[in-house]
Amino acid sequence: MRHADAPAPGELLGAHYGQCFGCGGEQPHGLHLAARAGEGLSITAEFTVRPEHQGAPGLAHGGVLATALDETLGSLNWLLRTIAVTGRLETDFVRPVPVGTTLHLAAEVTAVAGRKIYSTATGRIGAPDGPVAVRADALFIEVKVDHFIDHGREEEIQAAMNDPDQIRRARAFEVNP
Ligand SMILES: CCCCCCCCCCCCCCCC(=O)SCCNC(=O)CCNC(=O)[C@H](O)C(C)(C)COP(=O)(O)OP(=O)(O)OC[C@H]1O[C@@H](n2cnc3c(N)ncnc32)[C@H](O)[C@@H]1OP(=O)(O)O
Repeated sequence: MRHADAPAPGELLGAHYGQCFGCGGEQPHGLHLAARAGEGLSITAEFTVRPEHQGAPGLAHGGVLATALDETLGSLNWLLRTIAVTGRLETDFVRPVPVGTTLHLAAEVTAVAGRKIYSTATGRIGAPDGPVAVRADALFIEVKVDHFIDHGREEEIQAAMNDPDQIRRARAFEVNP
C-alpha cells in the first residue's frame, strides 16, 4: 500500500542524501537523477548522460545505467515508507545510450511479500514514450536502520545523524520521521 504520508503524484522527491551517487547534489560526477512520485506505487525519473558517465567513447557506461535503474527503483521505498536495500537487480541493456541523452525512467512495485519488495523499471531514450534502452527487475529487502549504522563508515553516519534538518536526516536513512 502507498503510505498515507507519501508525496502526492507529480511531486519531486529531491535527493534522499546529498552524497548519494544516484541523486545527491553534492556529488559532482553523480547522476543527479530527479525522481517524481507517480500514481499508486510508481515513480518516474530523469537522468541526462554526461561525458563523465562514459564507458565506450560517446556512450553511457552500463554500470551507470544500472545505477540509474537502481536509484529509481530505490525511490519507490519512499512511497512505501520502508527502509530497504537492493538484494537483486537484473538488467537488460537493449539499446546503446549516447552521451547527451536524457533517459526517462519509470518504475513500479509489482509485489510485496514479507520483507521482500519486487519492482520493475524501464529507461527510455529522449522521451517518456521513446524507445526502451534499459529495463530491470529488482528485489529490495527491508532492513532496520541499524543496517546503515552497523556497516556504514562512522564519519558519514555521524554527519547524517547530526544533521539538524529532521526531514533530511530521516530521508538519509529512508526512515519515516
Ligand atoms: C549516512 C548513510 C546514509 C545511507 C542511506 C541509504 C538509504 C538507503 C536508500 C537507498 C536509496 C536507493 C539507492 C539504491 C539502493 C541501493 O543501492 S542499496 C545498496 C546495495 N545493496 C546492498 O548493499 C545490500 C547488501 N546485502 C545485504 O546487506 C543483505 O544481503 C540483505 C539484502 C540485507 C539481505 O540479508 P538479510 O537481512 O540477512 O536477509 P535474508 O534473511 O538473507 O533474506 C531475506 C529474504 O530475501 C531473500 N533474498 C536476499 N537476498 C536475495 C538475493 N540477492 N536474491 C534473491 N533473494 C534474496 C532471501 O532468500 C529471503 O527470502 P525468504 O526466505 O524470506 O523468502
